Amino acid sequence: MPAHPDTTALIEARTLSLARSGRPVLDRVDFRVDRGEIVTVVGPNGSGKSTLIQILIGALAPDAGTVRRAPGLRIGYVPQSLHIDATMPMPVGRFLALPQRHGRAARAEALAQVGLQDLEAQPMSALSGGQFQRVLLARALLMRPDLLVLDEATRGLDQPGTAAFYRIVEDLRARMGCGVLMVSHDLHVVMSASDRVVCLNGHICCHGTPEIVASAPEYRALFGVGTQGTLALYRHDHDHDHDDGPCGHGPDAPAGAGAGPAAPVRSHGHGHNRQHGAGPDAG
Ligand SMILES: Nc1ncnc2c1ncn2[C@@H]1O[C@H](COP(=O)(O)OP(=O)(O)OP(=O)(O)O)[C@@H](O)[C@H]1O
Repeated sequence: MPAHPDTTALIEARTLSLARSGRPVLDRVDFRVDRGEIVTVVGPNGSGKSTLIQILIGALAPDAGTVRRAPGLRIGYVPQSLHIDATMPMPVGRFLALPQRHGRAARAEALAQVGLQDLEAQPMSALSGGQFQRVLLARALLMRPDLLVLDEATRGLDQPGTAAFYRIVEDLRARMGCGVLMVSHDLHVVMSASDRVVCLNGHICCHGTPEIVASAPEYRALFGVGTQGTLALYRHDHDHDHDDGPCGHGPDAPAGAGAGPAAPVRSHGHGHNRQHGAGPDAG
């Protein structure tokens, strides 16, 4: 990873390694999120994305490596989904008060921030998928987070719902100045919402800055205006090759398999724009 002044890091991990059932899941992963930055982690199924998130938020201990958090760092975590028993009456307002009590004004403000004002009395079971995920986001906002962490928070949403969700996240970042760490398979959308994209395949395969380079009619035809018709590409810097493509992408590719030496990614001047929309991660 490139050198950064340490003072701006919200969270920084160095040489994280973890094995599960004797198999390496993460291999010497360096990672950081700076204040005000949106970083997205992409990678094939089983590439260690959720494991990395769990370690970063402190829910899981690595076998080796370190995680350093800014002093007093507040993390707001948005999970993929949450099961709530449909037979249990749970209005949105009460859900937001769990597990910590938050005042009515704070709850109303959090709901307004995600565009769901006036939904406090609505039962959670009556929400659409997109509304449900926004409520989870509102709950994370009640933490007044310095860092928002979203682990595939738009899984199951359609393209417009996904795009709308990420626009809210971008807006929150702009207004709150928080850092955002996302895991996503919604490459078309998320690339355009990210400052930096990290491709994980057991190790950091590549990373770079997304660049919106085109406004393709074919893309508009496929995805409508939900993504504002943009085609997002990102710069892809490699220091190694894979048998099965630049990122070793393949469904359930063994973590780290065929990925070459797990060295920190170095740019050595052959960065290229690579369209990821057509890859196996394209959700
Ligand atoms: N509790 C566990 N016990 C054993 N192996 C585990 C456990 N949790 C995860 N793994 C394994 O670790 C690897 C990485 O899992 P992880 O959930 O981090 O991947 P992911 O990139 O988030 O995948 P996906 O995109 O499918 O959500 C997988 O091979 C998975 O089977």
